[in-house]
Order: sequence, then C-alpha cells, then structure tokens
Amino acid sequence: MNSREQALNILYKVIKEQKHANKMLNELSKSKAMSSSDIAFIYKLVYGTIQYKIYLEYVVNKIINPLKTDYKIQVLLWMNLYQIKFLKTSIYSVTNEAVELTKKINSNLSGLVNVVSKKLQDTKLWEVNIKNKQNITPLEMGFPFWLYKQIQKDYSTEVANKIVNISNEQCNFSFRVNLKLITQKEFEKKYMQEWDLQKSNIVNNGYLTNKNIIKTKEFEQGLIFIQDETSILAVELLEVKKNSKVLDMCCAPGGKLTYIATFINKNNLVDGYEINKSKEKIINQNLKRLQISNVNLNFTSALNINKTYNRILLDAPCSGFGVFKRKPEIKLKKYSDQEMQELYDLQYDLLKKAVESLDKKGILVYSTCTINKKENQNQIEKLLRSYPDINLEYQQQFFGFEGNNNGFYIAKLKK
Ligand SMILES: C[S@@+](CC[C@H](N)C(=O)[O-])C[C@H]1O[C@@H](n2cnc3c(N)ncnc32)[C@H](O)[C@@H]1O
Repeated sequence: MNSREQALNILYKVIKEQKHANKMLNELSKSKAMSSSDIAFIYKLVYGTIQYKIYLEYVVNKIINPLKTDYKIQVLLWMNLYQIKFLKTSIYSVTNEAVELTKKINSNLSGLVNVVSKKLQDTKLWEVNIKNKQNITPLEMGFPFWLYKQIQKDYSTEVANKIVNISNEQCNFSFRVNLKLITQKEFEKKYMQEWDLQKSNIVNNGYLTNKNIIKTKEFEQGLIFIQDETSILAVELLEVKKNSKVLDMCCAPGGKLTYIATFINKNNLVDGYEINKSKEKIINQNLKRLQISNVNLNFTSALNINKTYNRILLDAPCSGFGVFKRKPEIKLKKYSDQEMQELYDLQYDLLKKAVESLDKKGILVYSTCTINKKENQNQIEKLLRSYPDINLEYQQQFFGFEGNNNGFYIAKLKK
C-alpha cells in the first residue's frame, strides 16, 4: 500500500468512524512497514486534511454533488485539494495517484476523480463566498462556525479570532525532567546548550525545544517526560510535600500522576483513580519508563472514593476544545446537547466528590483541556456558591495563543 492509500484509509476512519488519528499513525509508524519519509508524508496528509476538512469540503462541493458521490471518494478529493493548495504538489502527480487509487475503490469513478481533481487547481474555486462575512476566516481555517460563535459568546470576537488564526499551527514542544532520576541542575548542566533548550516562563520544571526528543536515549531511559507547560503547572500548583496525602482522581495515561509521585517520599503512595481499565497498559508503560513505583492504582470511578486527602488533583474528562493543534479531529467533533449535559454533570459530581474528600487546609486543583466556559469557570462558580468553606486561590484560562500552547483551564482551591 502506498503513502496516499494509507493516508486515505486513516482519514476515512477518522472522519467517518471517529477513530483517533494519532493512535493509527503511531501504530503505522511502529510497524516499520514504511520508510520514515513516507510516514512523515502520511502524517502531513492526514493532519492537514483534517485541519482544513471543513474548508476543503466546501470547495469540493462546488463541483460535485455530495449526496450522489461515494464518501471515500469525497475524502480522496479533499485530500487532493489539500495537496494542490497547501502542499503545492503538481496537479499531474495528484491526479495520477488519485485515479490509480480510485480504480481500487470503484473503477467506474476514476473518470470523475480525474476531471474533478484537475478542476481543483482553479484558484477562483478556492475563494470563500458566503453571506456572513464574519465566518469567512473560520471557514478558510477549517474552524467550525458553531464553536467560533460559542467562543465569541463566552469571551469576545477578538479571542475567537485569535483562536481561529492559530488553530492550525504546530504548538510548542515541551517536556519536564524526571526528578526521580535526575535533578534539574544536573540536567541543565548537561543538556541546556547541547539541545538548545529554552526554560519555560510559566513553570519551574519545563523546557521548550525544537529537537525531536522522542528519538533520544534520554527519553527511552526516562530522564524526561513530554508534557504541555499547562499540565506541568497544574501539578506544581498542588504544592505537594514529601508526606502529603495525594489523590489523582482521573489519572490515565499518568502524565500528572508520575510528576506528583516525584515530590513525595518513596514509601508514600499517591492514589490514582481511572475508570477506564483499558488504559492500565499505557499508565504502566509510563511508570516503568520513568522508574516510578510509589503509586496505588485503582481502576474504578473516582466517585467511589471514601478516604480523605490534603492534596487532590481533578484533571477532569472534558470536551477537549483546547487541543486542536495536537488533535485536529476535535474540530470535527460535535457533541449532542445531551452528551454535553452528561459531561457537565459528571464534572460537577467529581468536583463535589473532590471537595468532600479534601481535608481542612487541603488544596484542590481542577483542570481541563478545554476553553468551554460551562466546563470551567461556570463549574467553579457553582462549586464556590455551594461550598462556602472553599476559596479560589488561582484561576487561569489558557487559550493557546499566549505562548503557542494548547487551550487549558486551571483552578486552584483551598479548604
Ligand atoms: C483528561 S484525562 C486525564 C489525564 C491525566 N490526568 C494525565 O495527566 O495524564 C481524563 C481521564 O478521566 C477518566 N475518567 C472519566 N470518568 C472518570 C471517573 N468517573 N472516575 C475516574 N476516571 C474517570 C477518563 O477515562 C480519562 O482517562
């Protein structure tokens, strides 16, 4: 199977069947079935087509009837337009490859794909002509109108425009040092210059780099852990001490759990809860690589907790509308009202459980990777109204344009 066919199959599964792109791409890359340059090309085709899918579909629909065209062929045409417009691939190679691919899907359609692909090079066709001028940029950036409107309503047009404009950028690559194995001082002495690192402005243990650190022996040996600065911040705000009694209520895949564990004594265990047992493997892989053993994992709902703690992290399940840069398929996700309501209810039930499990003078950090006010500020406001013994010490909505990061929300509360 060649690169374009692989990309098309992955795209179809992501768009039609809501599968996760990064999971399939990682598996493909691990299988070593293709060269690293082919893999890089597939990543580009898949992520780029998803990022701009809404726009690509709009343009392609000017020349085909979507109701009468096989869906896989439509995905192929979106991928073709992405290559022509954004990768500047020659029309000759795009069309030829697409026709060959179509023969495998339905040879009757190869004539149509040939004609449509050639038409897609017409730059007039690429123009966006819609009545609502405010929606032109969101459409050009492949950003869903409903989400643009929601952000405008929650914050402002300026914030919404800034989010749209950066939504297809590659975000900063950041990591933290595994304090279990090496101090920051030792690490910096050895790697600061060699890896051309920049220290984070918002956390103590955070570094930005352009180096592909996943391929280094230091990554394999567990000296570093790739993590957004905002996720690192959520843990640092917990002020974990050596003998703190710590609970991580929603812990898979263990990014924050493994950081918490480095602040407490070796024989002090951090309790991690995770409802999804299928994530046990990935948590254990992270624990093993980072050589961390002072955790006590529980695969059940955090709503079943019946102990108290003086440090609680609730990194809640959320809509994810903050991580378009890393997971562009989030742009294509539309939850029903009922699904959203269930999510709000679960988040609030978990928050209530967290407050009820928190000792006096204890610290609770609530975080999500979304920019949706109803999952963030509104939940905390409601909590503060219901629990007068809880104080808000810090609250920040990161939108993702401040330091080329992802959208993230953090609230730090004290009893
Ligand atoms: C945002 S992720 C957590 C990420 C994790 N804290 C990290 O830093 O690696 C939210 C997790 O909550 C889990 N979850 C959802 N409902 C839960 C519940 N009732 N109890 C415990 N975990 C739950 C999900 O399966 C998901 O793995």
